[in-house]
Amino acid sequence: MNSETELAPAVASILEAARERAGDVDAQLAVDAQSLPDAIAGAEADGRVPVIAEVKPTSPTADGTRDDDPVELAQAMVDGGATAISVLTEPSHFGGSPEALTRVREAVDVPVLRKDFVVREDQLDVVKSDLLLLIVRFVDDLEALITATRERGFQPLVEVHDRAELETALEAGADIIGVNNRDLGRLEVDLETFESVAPHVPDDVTLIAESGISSPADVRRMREAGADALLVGSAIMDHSGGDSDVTENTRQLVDAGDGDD
Ligand SMILES: O=C(O)c1ccccc1NCC(=O)[C@H](O)[C@H](O)COP(=O)(O)O
Repeated sequence: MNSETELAPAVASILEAARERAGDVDAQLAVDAQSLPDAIAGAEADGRVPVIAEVKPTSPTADGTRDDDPVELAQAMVDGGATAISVLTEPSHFGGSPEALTRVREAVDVPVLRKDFVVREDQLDVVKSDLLLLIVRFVDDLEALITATRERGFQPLVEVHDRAELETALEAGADIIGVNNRDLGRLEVDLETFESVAPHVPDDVTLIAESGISSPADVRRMREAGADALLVGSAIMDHSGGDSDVTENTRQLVDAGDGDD
């Protein structure tokens, strides 16, 4: 693994579970992926802020759990204008599953990201998706895993948290990069993380701002700092109880480009 600073206990536990989770060694998947850059261009063309909305039943930092059907959640997000859907497939800390992703991908007509903590090549073959998250900090040979991801037809979204990780991602050939505002050491979010890394990202990279985006003002701030798209989970899911309207929560962020709060 790629870092010296300590992980939060919850993240260390996530990583341990990820290392133990079996992949599939029998069958190498072949994916016909929908393009995220094309979906982003489509959203821009009709005046929507490109939002990747996340089906995230719970998480170590969530206020609670939402048990809604993942397909209904994803369809509600698309109704609210989401450009793509992210689905957690991590089972033990986020309440996700590969089956949920498969059902969502069959039901929606936008690119779907597999959000998990993939550490080995065999774990790529668990479920088909359009995009697949690789976290620089958790991967030993990033270039090899990016190659293996592309060989199967997935688009790798490579997640970084600082400039050193950005350099690692670029050297490994990443062309879709997410800057995570959540610090995996303390689990705090700080939008300045994206603002400090974004100026060093080449223009031909598709750049995603991840985590901690909770209001139209945050959306505009990340867009002004150079985000091509935003990955949003908690603010759309609203784990705090009740039946928060996922479509409306998505629409508020998608429409943030017009300056209304
Ligand atoms: O969300 C968490 O609590 C979390 C804890 C430990 C490691 C990763 C975690 N989240 C993964 C993510 O990257 C987010 O789900 C995603 O960026 C959306 O973030 P948010 O909008 O803040 O829910």
